[in-house]
Amino acid sequence: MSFSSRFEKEKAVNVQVLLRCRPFSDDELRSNTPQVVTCNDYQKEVAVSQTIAGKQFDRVFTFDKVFGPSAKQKELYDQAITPIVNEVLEGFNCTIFAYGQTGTGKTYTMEGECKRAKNGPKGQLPTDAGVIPRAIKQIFDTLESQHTEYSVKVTFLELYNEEITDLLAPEEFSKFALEDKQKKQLPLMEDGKGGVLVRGLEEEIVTSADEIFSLLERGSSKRRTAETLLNKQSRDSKLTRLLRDSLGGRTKTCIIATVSPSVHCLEETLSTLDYAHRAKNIKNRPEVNQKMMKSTLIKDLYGEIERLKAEVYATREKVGVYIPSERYFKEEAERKAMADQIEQMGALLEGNQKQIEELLAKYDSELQRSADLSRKLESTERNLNHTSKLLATAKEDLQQVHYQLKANDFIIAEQRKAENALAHQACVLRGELEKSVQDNASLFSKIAKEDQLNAANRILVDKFQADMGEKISNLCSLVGVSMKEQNTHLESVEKICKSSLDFHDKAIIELKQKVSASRLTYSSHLEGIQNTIRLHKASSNANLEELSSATSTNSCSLEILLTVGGAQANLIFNELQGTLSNHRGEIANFARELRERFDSSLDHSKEMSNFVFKILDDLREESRKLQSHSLRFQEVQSRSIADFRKAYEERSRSEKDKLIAQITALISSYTHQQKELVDSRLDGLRDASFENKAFLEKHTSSVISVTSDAKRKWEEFSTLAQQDSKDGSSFSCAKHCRLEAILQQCVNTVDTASEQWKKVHASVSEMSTKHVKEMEALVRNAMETNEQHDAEVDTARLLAEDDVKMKSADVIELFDDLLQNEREAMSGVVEAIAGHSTCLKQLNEDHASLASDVNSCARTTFQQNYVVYQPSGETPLRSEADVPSKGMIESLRTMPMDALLEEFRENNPYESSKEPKPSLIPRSPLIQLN
Ligand SMILES: Nc1ncnc2c1ncn2[C@@H]1O[C@H](COP(=O)(O)OP(=O)(O)OP(=O)(O)O)[C@@H](O)[C@H]1O
Repeated sequence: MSFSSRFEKEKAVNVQVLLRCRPFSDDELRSNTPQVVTCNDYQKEVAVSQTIAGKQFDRVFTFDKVFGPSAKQKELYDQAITPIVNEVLEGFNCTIFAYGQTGTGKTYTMEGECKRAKNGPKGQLPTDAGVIPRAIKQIFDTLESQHTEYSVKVTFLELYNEEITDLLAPEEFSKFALEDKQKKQLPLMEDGKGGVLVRGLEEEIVTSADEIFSLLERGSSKRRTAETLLNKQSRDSKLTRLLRDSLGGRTKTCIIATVSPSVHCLEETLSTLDYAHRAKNIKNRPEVNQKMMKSTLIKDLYGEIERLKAEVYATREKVGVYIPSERYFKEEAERKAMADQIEQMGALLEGNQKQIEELLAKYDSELQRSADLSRKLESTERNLNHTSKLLATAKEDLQQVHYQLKANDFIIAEQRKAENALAHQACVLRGELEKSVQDNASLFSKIAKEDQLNAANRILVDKFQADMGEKISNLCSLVGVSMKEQNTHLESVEKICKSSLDFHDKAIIELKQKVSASRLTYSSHLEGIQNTIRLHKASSNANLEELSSATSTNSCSLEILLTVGGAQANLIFNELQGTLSNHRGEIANFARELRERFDSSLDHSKEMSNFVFKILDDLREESRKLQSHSLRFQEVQSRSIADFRKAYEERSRSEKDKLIAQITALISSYTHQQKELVDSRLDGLRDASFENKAFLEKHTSSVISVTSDAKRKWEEFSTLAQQDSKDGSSFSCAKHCRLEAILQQCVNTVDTASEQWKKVHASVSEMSTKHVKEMEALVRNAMETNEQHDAEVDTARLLAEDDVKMKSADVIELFDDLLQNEREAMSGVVEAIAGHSTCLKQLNEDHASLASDVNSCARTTFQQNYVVYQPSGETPLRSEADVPSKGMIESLRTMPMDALLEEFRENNPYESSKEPKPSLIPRSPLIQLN
């Protein structure tokens, strides 16, 4: 880049302001929201229609570029953003931000509907992609095509509620930040070069557009979206600081102001447009950044690593201050500076606010003034219109006057011509006279005298002519004007009369037509009504007949039903009675049986108890037998044991004796063992028998106690059962009696019900017969009423028809009268006009006679004043002079005024649309005037 071009680039440049108006949303289209914003992309103008005090005003704003509702994302990017991104690649710091009311398309413009180039061939962005994805793509496309070294870093922050959040911070930090926002807010710092930076903001190095898209997606997911009612004054202080370099600093800035076309956003739209328009005046002095070499970058990164290491060390040590003291002091100083700056800015803000208030007051007064001016303008316009009309009339008048003047000029010219001719003739005469003077010197004095006389006469004639001409022209113009006015008036009267007559004629014809048409309609209506009534009558008759037949059918069927029902009811009653008597018998049997059963059960229980007692006795006997048996068994057992021992001992003794010799030594031990075994077995047997005996004794005693218990219980039970059965029997007897009483009651009720039913049957049939009769009477009445009604309707119709006929005849008569009256009036008017016209004629004639009077008067005057030369008798002999004849002189007289005017009008037609049309009423022009 050459030095001069760089210089050019680095000089002060205005902030570029674009205006984008979004299209109507579907909802707005559906509700037909009025449009107040109109964009002229070509002329870079935006017009806002405002209605103040019922008047519509258009405010027009001009911007660097204007994009109307139909502008596409690509259009906006190609026309406005591409050059800015190119400048970024040249080394300038550039800022692009959107500004506008909520819902006007900031996000749509900056991000678009989808940020990533997910679809589309060859990595193309979708058509709805906004400025950010397009700029990223352009940057990488350019860098990649240059095949040079490059490094791209991304930061992503959110300024929300005056808090700066790093959207690219690692998860744990951001979590921590959310929990402990007050401590972890990212501070804004002066960068020492007049700019502002966010300290501690995460910087991600990226190598492709896709990486940025991923980072944007990651960051966007952390954005807070809930709405908040922020104190705006307090978007905006950090944002103002963040944008300090962009608005009045070293950055190239482009503001995209977004507005809605809707009338509902008018106020915000105007405020956005005002702000954006003011922002156009902000000047920046962009500077090109130094290109960073890789080595410098690495050096910077090492510095950054050292700084971070120091921070980590300080954090790990936790010695009270968690940042290096050097940085702490530096930050303290910065904080102080910031506080000062905030104070200053507060003061500045106050000043600005005051200024804004003043401007608003001014704006209001300007609005008031403009409303006043518009009111004035309106009245002036009205005056102008009126004046224009007057001017047109005056022009028309002027034209007429000009025309009249021309006519006058023409007449005067004609008169001059005649005068000239006369003068010529006078010259000729004078020549002749002079000749005569030469010829007749003696006549000189006479001629002189005659000349004197002629001159005096001439003066008299001229004077008279002039006076007369003036008077006549005055009179002419006066009469002409009056004639014109009267003619116009008469014409208009005639026109009005005619038109009113025509109108009345038409109206009467129409009325006649209408009356006859309405009569026809009325008759057809009446016919229709009659037909309807007839139909109604027929249908009501049919209905009534149906009703009566249905009623009689109903009554028949009711009768049948009642008969059948009665028979069935009787049957049922009989059955019921039979059933009841059966029931009664059965209940009696049942009671008897019950009693018998009770008795038998009582016997049975007695038997049972006897049987149980017997069993118990048997049991007791058995147990006694068992006891004796066990004793006997014991005895037998002990006897058998003793026998066994005795026999065994005897047998052993004999065998011992026999074998003692043989097996003394061997068997002695065996025998001993056997003996021990038998003894032990016998002891066991004895123990078992004793145990058995004890068990049996115990068992017997328990059986005895159980049986005695059972006997006692059984006796108690049998006593109770006997008592119960006795109670049950008496209860059942009582119940039986009660049941019988109830049954008897039931039988009585059934008999009564049967009686009642019969009565009801009789009354129902009586009632239905009565009802049928009543219905028939009713139907008859209805039919009669219908007929009567029909007859009444007929009469009414006839009456109405007569009435209508009469009334319409009246109306027609009235109209005829009216017409007649109007005709008479019109003929009166026409007569009046004719009279008027006659009067005018009379006036004309009078005028002519007046003129002739004037003429005769003039003649008299001439006769009295005109001195005629008297011959003296000394005159030389008369010689024939070559003088013009009287006829010739007569022929030199000017034509009559009317003829002259006629001729003038023929040659110079008056070109005016307002020229009056010839009247139909005979009028008398000023024929006689001259
Ligand atoms: N130029 C446009 N063409 C088509 N649709 C648009 C345009 N501008 C805005 N929209 C639509 O209008 C709606 C609101 O736009 P968007 O969300 O971008 O407004 P916003 O100014 O960012 O609002 P907020 O300040 O509330 O975030 C969206 O549905 C968006 O698609």
